[in-house]
Amino acid sequence: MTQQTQKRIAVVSIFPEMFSAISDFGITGRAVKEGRIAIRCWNPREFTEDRHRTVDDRPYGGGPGMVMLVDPLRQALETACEWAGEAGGETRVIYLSPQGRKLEQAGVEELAGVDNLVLLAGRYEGIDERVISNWVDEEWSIGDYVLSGGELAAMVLVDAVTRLIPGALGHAQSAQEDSFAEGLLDCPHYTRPEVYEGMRVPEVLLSGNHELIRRWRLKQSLGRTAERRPDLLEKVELDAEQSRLLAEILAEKKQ
Ligand SMILES: CC(C)(C)c1cccc(C(=O)NCC2(NC(=O)c3cccc4nocc34)CCCC2)c1
Repeated sequence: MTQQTQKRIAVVSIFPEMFSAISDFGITGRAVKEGRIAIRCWNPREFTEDRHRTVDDRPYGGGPGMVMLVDPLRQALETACEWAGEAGGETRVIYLSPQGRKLEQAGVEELAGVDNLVLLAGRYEGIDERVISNWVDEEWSIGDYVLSGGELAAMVLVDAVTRLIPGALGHAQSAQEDSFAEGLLDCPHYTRPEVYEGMRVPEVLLSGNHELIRRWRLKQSLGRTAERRPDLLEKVELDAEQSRLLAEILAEKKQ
């Protein structure tokens, strides 16, 4: 492991087994193996005192569904914070929630700068508000759709943040990362075979002319971003070459 401190990521969830999806696979799995991050889960059910290990109850004021009880969550959060804080530096408690700040790459970069994270995933209709007002620092949302729990959102956040840890991407991907980081949509990708059921790979990619290939890819990214996500294009500072290529592709689209 190269960097000095290890980023500790504590998770509070009633489904801890779900998190093997990030701890056991891919770039996040390797980051755990290489000690760049440590992921540890606490289940509020371990902090209940009743025979049925109850973590939820009916909502005051009536209404459908159940609400997660404050005490098991509070105890799990405090235990998780203690572990996360042992690594030193700042620890931030985040509740993944539809009411949260929308997670986009700029926010991911902010969170990557926090030493340790405690991620709280809700289930049922949500959690007792007193958990949020007393033990949560920030609420973040991965998007505007109804989910069954916050666990997948927590894993999305961990994946995006882990990719920004120096060395986590290894050599192969870091070049790719630059293009993603520019904020443009990706260009088309091709690999063998050169012809598949009569469908050919664009000649330029077979030309070996790396400058032409770079320009083709940039033009494709610009064109796709203009076509499919003009909102993203608004956020990107285009340099002279990019502006020219975009003008070219828009003129071609008009023909
Ligand atoms: C957004 C909108 C459609 C308007 C809406 C309004 C009201 C509730 C819900 C909803 O999904 N409630 C259920 C829960 N959702 C999430 O945890 C969750 C959902 C989405 C993005 C997230 N990012 O992090 C956690 C997220 C909350 C408690 C258990 C799961 C969704």
